[in-house]
Amino acid sequence: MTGERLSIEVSHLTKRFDTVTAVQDLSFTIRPGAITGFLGPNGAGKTTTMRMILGLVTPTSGSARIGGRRYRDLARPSGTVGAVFDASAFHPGHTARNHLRTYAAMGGYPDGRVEQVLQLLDLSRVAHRRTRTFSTGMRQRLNLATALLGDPRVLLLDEPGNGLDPEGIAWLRDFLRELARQGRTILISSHVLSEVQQIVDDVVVIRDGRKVIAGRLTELVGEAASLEQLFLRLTTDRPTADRPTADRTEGAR
Ligand SMILES: Nc1ncnc2c1ncn2[C@@H]1O[C@H](COP(=O)(O)OP(=O)(O)OP(=O)(O)O)[C@@H](O)[C@H]1O
Repeated sequence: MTGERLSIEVSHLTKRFDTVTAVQDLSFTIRPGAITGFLGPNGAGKTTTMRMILGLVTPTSGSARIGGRRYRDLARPSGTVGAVFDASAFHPGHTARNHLRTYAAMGGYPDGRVEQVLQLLDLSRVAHRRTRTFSTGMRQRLNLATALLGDPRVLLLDEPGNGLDPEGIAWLRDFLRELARQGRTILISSHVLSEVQQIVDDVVVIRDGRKVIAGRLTELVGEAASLEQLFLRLTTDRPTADRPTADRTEGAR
């Protein structure tokens, strides 16, 4: 295994948009070498948190650090963190190869890297096709290819399993597992729990911008029949304030 092992540390992070508190005093640590699922109902604050980790949204208070540094203080931000947010954000008239070349140019990566990620994601055969002809599975692969252009040690993926069939989910699991085995840090958001259960090692569950639970999936689900049951119990039973917060993530605060 080579390469840096970088944790993501979120510490007392809060974000208010006018009257809406999207994220409130949120703290957790994401360890390298594992896949962590970032879970919560619609509007829980997942995207806002991920955007704060990437420095795209300024926190009202608190901090998010990658390997001890804020995103903007990283020496090679796009080479350290690969992120994908919107699965449909491709220009429909661009080919997959042109899409990747545009992003490679922005990141300062050579065109040869485009061919490498096309191969890695098994997209070489369709690289000449316009992205409007792509299936959901191909779009998700192209998303991953885009995120991997800079060979980042940290990956932030918003709903990477969205729309994938069981075969696609199995492929995604194996692909992300290999990246985690290389010591990379992988955070994936999702609300499709049956999918997540097959893919992740750790979970962080939030609701109304606050942490509900965090820890190793096997330990947490051991107390419930399934991740889905645990999730429903934790996110719908009672108001968050009444509920004790468990946290068993290694090094989590
Ligand atoms: N730019 C913004 N201005 C005002 N409110 C915002 C803004 N961005 C997010 N919010 C609000 O913050 C809350 C959290 O939103 P966020 O998108 O982070 O949740 P999420 O967990 O990613 O949801 P989903 O699963 O639906 O994508 C929501 O109430 C949302 O309406």
